[in-house]
Amino acid sequence: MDAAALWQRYQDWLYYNEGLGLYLDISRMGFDDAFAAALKPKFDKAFKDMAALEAGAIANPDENRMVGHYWLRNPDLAPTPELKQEIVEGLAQIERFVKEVQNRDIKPPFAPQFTDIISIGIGGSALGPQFVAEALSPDIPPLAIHFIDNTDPAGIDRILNKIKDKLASTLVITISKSGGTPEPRNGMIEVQKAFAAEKLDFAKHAVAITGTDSKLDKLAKSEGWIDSFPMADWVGGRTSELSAVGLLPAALQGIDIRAMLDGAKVMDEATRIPDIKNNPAALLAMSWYFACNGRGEKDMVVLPYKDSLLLFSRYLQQLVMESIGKQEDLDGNTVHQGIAVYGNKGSTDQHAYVQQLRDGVPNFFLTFIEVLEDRQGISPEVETGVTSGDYLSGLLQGTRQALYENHRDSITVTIPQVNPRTVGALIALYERAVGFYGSLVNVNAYHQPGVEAGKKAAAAVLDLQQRVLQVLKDAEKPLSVSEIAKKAGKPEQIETIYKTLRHLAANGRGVVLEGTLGQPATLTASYKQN
Ligand SMILES: O=P(O)(O)OC[C@H]1O[C@H](O)[C@H](O)[C@@H](O)[C@@H]1O
Repeated sequence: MDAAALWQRYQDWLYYNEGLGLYLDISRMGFDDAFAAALKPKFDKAFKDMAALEAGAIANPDENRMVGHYWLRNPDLAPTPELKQEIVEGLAQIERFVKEVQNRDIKPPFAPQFTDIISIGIGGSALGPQFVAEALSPDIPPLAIHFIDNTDPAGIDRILNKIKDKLASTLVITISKSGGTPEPRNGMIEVQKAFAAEKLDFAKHAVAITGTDSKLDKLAKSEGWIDSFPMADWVGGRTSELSAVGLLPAALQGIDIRAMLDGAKVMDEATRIPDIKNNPAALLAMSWYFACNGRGEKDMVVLPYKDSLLLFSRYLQQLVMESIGKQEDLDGNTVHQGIAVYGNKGSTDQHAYVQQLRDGVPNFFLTFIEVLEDRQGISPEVETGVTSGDYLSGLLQGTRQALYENHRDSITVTIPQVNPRTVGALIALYERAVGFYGSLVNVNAYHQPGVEAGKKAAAAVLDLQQRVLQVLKDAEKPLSVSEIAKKAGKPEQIETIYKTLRHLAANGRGVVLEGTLGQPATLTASYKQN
């Protein structure tokens, strides 16, 4: 396409949202008008599905649940007065709590005020808060946040060592929608023990964000934690950033949560318009459908050219992949859908893997996130007439062009500034695009049945570990791995048993291995009480 035609195409497809100052450019995706026209019937259905979802339909049929994250930013949309009340009261509870922490009406027993937060949660109960903290937390926040988002003992130590001297002024927020996920439970127990070791009353430092009457909610209430913030059944983990999950930690860091909600609301309004060309989420979903051939054939690389948006791709990874990555469609056909998402930031990644994107296997499409404002205030020049920000902008444009010349498609989302409104809007934009895309490819975008398989298998491994330890404790002499497997009644699990023994031996858990480590068949194991 010559320069004039390309410029025309750019203008023809450019979307601009006046209220947000947000642009979306899909001109460098290789679809044509016929493609867009052919998708119209699918989009008509997607718009209808979305309207029904917003009106309170059971949009997550497998779990028999409504999907209500859009109501969070406009409670008037909630399908019943009770639900509206729940949302309004939820926000009021958050704001009340934050005010009381700021006023020191809520304060720790042995310090004048809270200075730090440990946020414990995983998946949807971590990724949004992490993304928003990185994007929006002030350089010197009123409360500094630290995340425990795994059951890695060394990772937990790292956080605890970092704030060892500040435990007395640390607020612990444990976030788990189900209230039963093992990783945050383990993190919470370890943090609780760290408080006990310092003779601090954990309950006076702890709040929960969880489903009403979940295990965690019951624990928080029975132990007298400071507060428990309810998480609605109709908000999925990966779309919970604008519920208490994201709003409470954000507000405690001094982030304007009303502005985040407002940005999302404006975007929700824009993405409610049932016309592809005037709906940025539909334009995104259409572009994904084109790139992926409706079958996940290409990966989505997300490159924000702004350090503070570093975690956006990680956040989107869950939002997109857990929503779209499905074995079956809504009619029960095996489809193995999905779109892989990765990325960090530009221009940093240009000095890493962008080489492959330009020249290597063309199995991706790129999304540039551009921020117009370089920094607050005037930039110094690094060369005559040129600032660091000019470089960043030039590198983005140059990469977009170099990729296009080599037939690599890209989308560009441009925001005026990274602020609570635009971050709220970006979250809402992608939530809606994922919902539309789910409809286009006919999958339930709101459940995650595949995650359960790994969880069940992990529980079985821990069960087996108990049996193995019992076998060793009962044994009178060292046993080979196959003898242990037999005695545990699980000969078919010999490899898992071997790996469990190796792990226990490496961690001072009483298991002693003898033999040649690289040759499992030569090994014997015994148990020695520590
Ligand atoms: O918030 P929780 O119930 O602890 O769940 C945390 C995460 O774990 C699960 O495995 C799901 O796959 C995620 O969608 C969820 O966000």
